[in-house]
Amino acid sequence: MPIPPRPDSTSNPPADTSVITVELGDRAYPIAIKSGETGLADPSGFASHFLDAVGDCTHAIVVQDVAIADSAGSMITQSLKSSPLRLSVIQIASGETSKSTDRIAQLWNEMLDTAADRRSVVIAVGGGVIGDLAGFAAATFTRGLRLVQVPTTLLAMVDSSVGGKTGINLPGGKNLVGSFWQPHMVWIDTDFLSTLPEREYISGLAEVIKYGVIEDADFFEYLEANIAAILQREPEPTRTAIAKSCESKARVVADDERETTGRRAILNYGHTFAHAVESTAGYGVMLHGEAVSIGMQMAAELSVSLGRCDRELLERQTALLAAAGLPLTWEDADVNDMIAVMARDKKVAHGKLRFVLPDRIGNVELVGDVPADEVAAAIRACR
Ligand SMILES: O=C(O)C(=O)C[C@@H](O)[C@H](O)[C@H](O)COP(=O)(O)O
Repeated sequence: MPIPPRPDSTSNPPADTSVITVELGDRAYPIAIKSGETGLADPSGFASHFLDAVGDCTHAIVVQDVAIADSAGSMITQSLKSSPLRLSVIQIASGETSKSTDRIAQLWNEMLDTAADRRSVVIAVGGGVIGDLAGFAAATFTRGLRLVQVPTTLLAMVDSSVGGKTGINLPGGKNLVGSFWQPHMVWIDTDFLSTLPEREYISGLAEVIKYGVIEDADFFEYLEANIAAILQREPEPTRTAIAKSCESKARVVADDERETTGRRAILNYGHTFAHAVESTAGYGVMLHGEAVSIGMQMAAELSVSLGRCDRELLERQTALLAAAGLPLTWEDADVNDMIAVMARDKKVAHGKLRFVLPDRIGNVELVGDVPADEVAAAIRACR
């Protein structure tokens, strides 16, 4: 690996910033959560923390969603203008369709045009699409550049920016080409949420609720009690929801970074169905979190019908997802098309589908040998 050891970047966070460390030995990194009131008006917190985290870089390539170029993107570039780094900016169109083979090829060439080399650092500023695409570009350009994730959507803050999964879609399936490439830092500024469209914000809540179901029953109860305040984006409960989600993800990733033991697969709860929903609906028609919400409902239905959990679990999950304003059903679901897509899921082993299924709130298991007619029934139950 061409990248030098990471400096200790967790020792001196700015006063309004808390830090969660993803414990990965010599590739450990901080998730810095800034929730001070200064926010966009005080970008300096980013630059100093960033320089501590990335070490001896000489060039920063900001890869940003064009939709936030004048807000978060501009805050990051302004912040870096006083640094010694040469700065380049690359714009990416919003939406899932940017996670394509065409766009990654174009991005590699745009990076070449900036004269990127191994002392360049890629800064991904945007939602999950930008993080996955820019992260994959960082992982592959000259066999690996340093990466910093600056998520600007709730979904990216609580999920996709953490844990090092990067990649693009193929027409035949979501995230089928990619790599594990851990960032040097994740910088979460909760102020970015103030301008996030409502639909995007709600979409992110699906991944937040997921953590409660898969490994933290207390957090699930907290969400049940506070979902209205979180929907209103009240600072304290929103910050707690983000921090708890990141702690949960950091724990799971530290246990099984590359999804080899099966532990990390729990983060895929609802995703086997969700990816099939997104891919058969057409990328970008449904937001990822919306598909995850429907996928979690299908997975819980499946678990109930297999006798793995009580109907009460499904009812509590349904109530919380509904209270968050998330969709629970998809009337256009085509059972055969979805099952065909699911056959290419990355959890398939020896040609057999495996599903992450709950047995109680706060615990899920990876289950193989699920009869196809039960899967079909779970999809139908959510139409
Ligand atoms: O980080 C993980 O591991 C996850 O599974 C988190 C998921 O929420 C996320 O959508 C992930 O990108 C899905 O990965 P995939 O490999 O199943 O496509």
